[in-house]
Amino acid sequence: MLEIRNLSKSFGETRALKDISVNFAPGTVHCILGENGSGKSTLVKILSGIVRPNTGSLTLDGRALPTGRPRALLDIGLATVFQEVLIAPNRPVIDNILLGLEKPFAAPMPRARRLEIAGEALAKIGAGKLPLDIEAGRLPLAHQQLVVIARALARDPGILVLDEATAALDHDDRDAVFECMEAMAAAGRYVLFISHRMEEVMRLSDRVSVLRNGEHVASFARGEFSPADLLEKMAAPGHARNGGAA
Ligand SMILES: Nc1ncnc2c1ncn2[C@@H]1O[C@H](COP(=O)(O)OP(=O)(O)OP(=O)(O)O)[C@@H](O)[C@H]1O
Repeated sequence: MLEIRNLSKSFGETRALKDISVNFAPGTVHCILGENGSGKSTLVKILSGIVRPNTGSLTLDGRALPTGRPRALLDIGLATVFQEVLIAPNRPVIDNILLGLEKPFAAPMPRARRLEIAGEALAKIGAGKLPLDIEAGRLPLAHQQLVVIARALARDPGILVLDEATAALDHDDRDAVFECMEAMAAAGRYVLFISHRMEEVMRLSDRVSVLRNGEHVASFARGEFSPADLLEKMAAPGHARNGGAA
């Protein structure tokens, strides 16, 4: 079990997260849903180690995880894909996929092995035909994001976190990524998916947690919630949106 306990984070006067506690189970796609500004990205940044919480802890099977240390979290198998397409535009696609996997000062990986890892990672998201040797910056933005997702998959992560990472993709590519997420969960991995798109959340969630204004307001298991339930939880009290009023 991946557990976050009593996480709080403020930026100056803004309380981005207020005492958040959520459990994530292996073998599930767990969606985090919330309006803009509800704290989703802050939570992801804490999970990936690029933001340190003011208070609270992360544990995996009871062991404390290193907060605020992105490299250490990567090394224990937590890979994050952010909404922004984080690519090295002048480097070939294959280098972008293997970025960080090849240790500095270690013997270079043989080309055949590099091709195998990159090819397998792309194939998992139906992108096996992407050219590996052209500069990544020459690909359309949507394909660049596939390269970034493949970079996360190449690490064979035990915990995959996708922060609105499919927003730039076209319909077919998005479907392929969703199928990959479902396959990873079926293989016992943790898959955390951050979104504000209801149809994606309804399709993918084995479990969904709703954030509102920095607070964790509800969690539901598959079959326990409707879009109206989620909209009601997302909306500020007294401002339930269309379909959200109870
Ligand atoms: N580095 C920062 N400095 C100051 N305020 C911040 C910072 N990062 C986030 N915030 C604020 O914290 C709150 C939560 O932001 P966060 O980006 O986590 O929300 P979100 O749910 O991911 O929204 P979005 O969907 O727009 O990305 C917002 O009020 C935001 O303005």
